[in-house]
Amino acid sequence: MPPRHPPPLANPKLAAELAKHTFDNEDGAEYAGSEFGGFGEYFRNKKIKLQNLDTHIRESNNGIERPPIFKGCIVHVNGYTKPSIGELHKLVVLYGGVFSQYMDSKTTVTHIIASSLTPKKLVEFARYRVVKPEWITQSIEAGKLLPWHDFRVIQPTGSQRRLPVGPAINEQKNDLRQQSSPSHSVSPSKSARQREFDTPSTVSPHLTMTRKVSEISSEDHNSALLVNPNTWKSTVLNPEFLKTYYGQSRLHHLSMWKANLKLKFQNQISASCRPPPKRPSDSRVIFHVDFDCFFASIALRKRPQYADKPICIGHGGNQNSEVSSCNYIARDFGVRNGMWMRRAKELCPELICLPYEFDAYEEASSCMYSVLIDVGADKIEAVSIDEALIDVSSLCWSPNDDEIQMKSHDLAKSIRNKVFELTQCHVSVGIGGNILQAKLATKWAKPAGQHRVRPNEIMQLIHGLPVEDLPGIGYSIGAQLKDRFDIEKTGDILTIPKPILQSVVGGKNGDKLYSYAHGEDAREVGEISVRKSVSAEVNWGVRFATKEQVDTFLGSLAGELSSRLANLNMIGSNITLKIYRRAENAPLEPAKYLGCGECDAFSRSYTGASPTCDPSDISRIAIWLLGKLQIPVGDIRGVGLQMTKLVPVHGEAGRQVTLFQTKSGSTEVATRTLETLETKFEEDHHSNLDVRTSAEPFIDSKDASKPVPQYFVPTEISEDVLRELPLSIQKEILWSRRPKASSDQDFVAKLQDESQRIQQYGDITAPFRRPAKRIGDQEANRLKSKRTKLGNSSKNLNTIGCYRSASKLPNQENSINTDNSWALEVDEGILKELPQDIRDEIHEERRHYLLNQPAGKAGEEPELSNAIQLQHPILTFQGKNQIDDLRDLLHDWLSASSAEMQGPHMDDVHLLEKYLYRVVTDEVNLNKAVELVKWVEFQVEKVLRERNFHDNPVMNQEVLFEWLDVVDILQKAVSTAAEKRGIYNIQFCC
Ligand SMILES: Nc1ccn([C@H]2C[C@H](O)[C@@H](COP(=O)(O)OP(=O)(O)OP(=O)(O)O)O2)c(=O)n1
Ligand SMILES: [Mg+2]
Ligand SMILES: [Mg+2]
Repeated sequence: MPPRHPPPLANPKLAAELAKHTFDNEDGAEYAGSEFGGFGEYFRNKKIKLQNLDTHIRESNNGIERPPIFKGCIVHVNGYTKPSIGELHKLVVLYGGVFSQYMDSKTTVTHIIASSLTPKKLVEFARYRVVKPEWITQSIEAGKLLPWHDFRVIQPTGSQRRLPVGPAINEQKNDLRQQSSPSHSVSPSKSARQREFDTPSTVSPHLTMTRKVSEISSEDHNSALLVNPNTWKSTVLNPEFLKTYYGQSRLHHLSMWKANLKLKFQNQISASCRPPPKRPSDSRVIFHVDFDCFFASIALRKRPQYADKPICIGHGGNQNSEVSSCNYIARDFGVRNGMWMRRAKELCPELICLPYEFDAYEEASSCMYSVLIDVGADKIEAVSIDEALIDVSSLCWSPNDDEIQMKSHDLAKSIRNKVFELTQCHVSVGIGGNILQAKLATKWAKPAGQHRVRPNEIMQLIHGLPVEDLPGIGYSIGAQLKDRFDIEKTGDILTIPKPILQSVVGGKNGDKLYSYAHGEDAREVGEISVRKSVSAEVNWGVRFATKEQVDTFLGSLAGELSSRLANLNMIGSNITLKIYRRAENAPLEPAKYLGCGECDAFSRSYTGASPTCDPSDISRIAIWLLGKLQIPVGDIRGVGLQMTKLVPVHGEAGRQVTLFQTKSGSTEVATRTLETLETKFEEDHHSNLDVRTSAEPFIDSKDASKPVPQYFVPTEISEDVLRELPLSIQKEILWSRRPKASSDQDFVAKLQDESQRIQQYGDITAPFRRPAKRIGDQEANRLKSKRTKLGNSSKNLNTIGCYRSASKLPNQENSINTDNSWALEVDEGILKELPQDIRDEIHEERRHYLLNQPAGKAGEEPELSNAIQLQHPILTFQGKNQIDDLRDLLHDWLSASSAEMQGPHMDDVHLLEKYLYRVVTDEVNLNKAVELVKWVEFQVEKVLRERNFHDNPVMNQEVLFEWLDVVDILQKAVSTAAEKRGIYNIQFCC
C-alpha cells in the first residue's frame, strides 16, 4: 500500500482569520517565536510568513489600482496549469486575494485551481471548490468575481449533495453522519438503502470521475494535461513511448513470441518432406517438454546468490501487479504464477521480486526448440514460449512396453541435458501414450525430472486426480461439477451419464471429460497455423492536442508494425487503421490514469496493389485513412494498425501448416488456402479481425442489410479449416449450415419435432434438470419470429459476443430494450436441442438483455433468475445468492471491518473476488457481478468517508484508500471474467 496522506481539512476558524488578515505588516502572531520543539507551529508560521511575501508583489504594482476581485479568497494551485502557477499567484495577489503555497490540515484554502485532477485527487478534493484557471483570468476580464460553480473541475451529478468548504462544513457533515452512523440509525432497511443506492443523488465523488467533466474541448483538455512534463513523458508523444510500452508488457512478449516461433519453424521445414505414416492411436509416444519456473530460472542465472531464496518475477513495486513466474522455493509458501503480488507478499513476506528479461526468454526458448527439432520427432507442436509437444512414436514405440520405457527414458534424458547445456535452465519431460497422459506426467516430472505414465498406471492415476488438474479443464468446470454433482475427482465423472454431464458442461467439454476420465485423448500433435495478420496497437497513454501529433505517432506506429513484419519476414497489402474514440458521454479523463476509458471503435481499411512493409508507405496510408474517419484528435484514445493479406518475402503464406518430421528428420508441409476466404470477408464487412465493440460505426446500414455473399459461406469447408477461422467467420459459416426450414411452418414443425425428442430425453435427465416445458404452437411461433429477425440481420450475427456492456450505441438500443427479452422465454429443453449456433445466439441475446437491465433487476425478477438458473448454476456466497441479500452481506462486512478503523482482510477480498469471477463465468450473470461491485464502491464512499472523519482523519483516509484498492481488485476480477466470455470494456459507473 503506497503511503497515505490525510486529506487537507478546512479549518474554518483559521480561514476566517486569514480572510481578515491584511498582510501589510509583520505584527501578526505568525511572527512570534516558536517554542522549542514546536515543529507544527514552526511550519505554520513559516507558511504564513511566505504568504506575507505577497506584499512584495503588491508593492511592485507600480501604484496601479486594481479591483480587489479575489478579496476573501485563499487560492491554492494544484498541478500544472495554464497560465502557470507563478502567473496565477501574481494575479490572485494583485487582485486582492491570498495565495496559499501549501495544502495541509493546518492551513485552509477557499479555492483550488487545477486544470485536471488525478483519480486520487478527485477523491481527496471532493469537498473543495476546485476550479479551472479560467476562473481567475475570466474574473479579471469581467472585473468581478465570477461564480466558481461555472468553472468546476469536479462536476456534481444531478442533485448530488456537495459539501461546501468553510464554516458550513461541520453542519453538513453532521447531517451526513446522522444518516449513516450506526449510533443514529442502527440498520437502515434494505429498501431504503436500495433506494439510496439507486438514486443518483448520492453518487460518490469517486464515481463523478466517470461523468462528463467539463465543456472544454478535448484538445484543450489534452493541451492542459500535456503541459505537465511527467504526463507528457508517459504519453505517445514521447518518442521513446513505444519502446517502453512494448518493452514492459509480458503479454505482448508472450504473444509476439509465439508468432515468431511458428515462423522460425516454418522456415526450418523443407517443402520436399513426406509426412510420417499414420499410426493407430494406441501406438504413440508423446513427450511434453516444459521449462521449470521459466522466467524465474532465467533470472536466477545471473543471480546465483538468490538460488536458495524464494523469488518471483513481476513489476515488484506494484502490489496490484501479477506474479509472472516464481521458483519452487516460493511455491512452498503457496505463491503461484498469476497471483496478485500483494497476496504473494502476504504468503511469503521475504519474497524477492526480480525483473523481466524478455530477450533472454526468447533466446532460451529458441535453444529448446532447436534441440527438439534435432531430435527428429514425427511432429512438433509449439504450445507456448516454454513448452512443446513432440510425437516421437517412430523413435520410441515398440510392442514391448519395457522397450518403450527404456528408449523414451534415454531420449528424454538427452533432451534435458542438451537444453540445460545450452540454457543453464532445466526442462522437465512428461511422457505418455497421448497428449493428456504426457501433460499429466509432466506434473510428476517437475522440477528437473522426467516421468512416463505407463499404460497400466494411467487409470489409477486418473482416478484420484482432481478434475481441475486435467489440462484445459480448469476452475470453472471443476466448480460446476462440484456444484451440480458433488464430484471432485476425475474418476467420479464416469458415474454421471454422458448426456447429463453434457447438459451441464456443454457438449464438447462433456466429450472431453469423458475421454479424459478414460485416460484417452484423441488430439494429434502438430497442426499449428501461421499468422494471417500482424498488428500493433496502443490504447494507453494516447492523448493528442493537434493533428500533427497524431500524424507523428502514426509514423512511429507504422515503424513498429513494419519492424514486426520484417521480424516475421512478411509483407502485406491490406492495411487497417483502428481508432478508439472517447465515447460520447465519457469523461475527458477516465478513472485509469491515461487509460482509454469508455470508447467506440472505428476502423478503415485499404488494399494496395502490391504488398509492402515500408514504414513510410504504411504511415502515409494510415494518415490518409485517419482523414477518412474524421475523428476529433482530442478524442482519440487508442490507435491500432493491422496488416493482412500477408505474403512472406520469400515463399508463400496464407496457408495452414502442419509441422511434422519423418524418421530421417525430413519434413512436409500440408497446405490449405484460407487467405481468399478470410480477406474476402474483411472486404465485404469492412471489418478487421479482433474488433471488440459491437457496433462498428463504419458498417453503415446498407452494409448491414447486404446478404452475405455466397462464396463466403462455403458449406463444404472442412471442420479443421473452420476451426482456424476467426470466430465471427465460423459463426457465419455455421449459420449458413443451420438446418434450413423451407417455410415458417417447416420451422415450427421442426421445433415441435425437437420438442418431442426432448421429452424423451427429459425422462433420462429428470433427476438432474428441471422438467422441459412442452412447447406449444404459440411458443414456437414466438421463437420462430425472433429467429427470423435474427436471420435477416447479418449485422446482428457479426456482432455477437463482442460488445461494450454499458455502451449506448443506437443500433443496440433497440435490440436490447425491446427485442431480446424473448430469449429468456425459450425453454431450456428446446434450447439444448437446437443447433449450437442458434443456441449461442440465444445465450447472447439473454446476455444483452441481462446486461442492460436496471440495477437490481436480476435479483428482483423471479422469471429472470429462473431463466438463468435453468441453464447456469446459481452460486452462493456465505449462503446468499440473491442480490439484495448479498448487498446486505457486503454492507455488514464493510461496516464491521471499518468500525475499528481497520481495512478489509485480504482473505475476504480474495474470496469475494473469486465469487464475482464465477458469477460472471459460471452463473453467467455479469449484471449481478457489476451491480455488486458498484454497491461495494458506493458503500466504501458512504460508510468510510462520512463516518468518524473528524475523529481520525489519517486513519480514515488510509482505510478509504484500502477500500478503493479493493474496488479496483473487484472491478478487475469482473472485467477479467467478462473478457473470458468475450465481453470487453465493462463500465462500473452508476
Ligand atoms: N500467469 C502466468 C503464467 C505464466 N507466465 C509466463 C511466466 C512463466 O515462467 C512462463 C511459462 O509458464 P508456465 O506455466 O510453464 O510456468 P513456469 O515455467 O513458470 O513454471 P512450471 O515449472 O510450473 O512450468 O509463462 C506468465 O507470465 N503469467
Ligand atoms: Mg514452465
Ligand atoms: Mg509452460
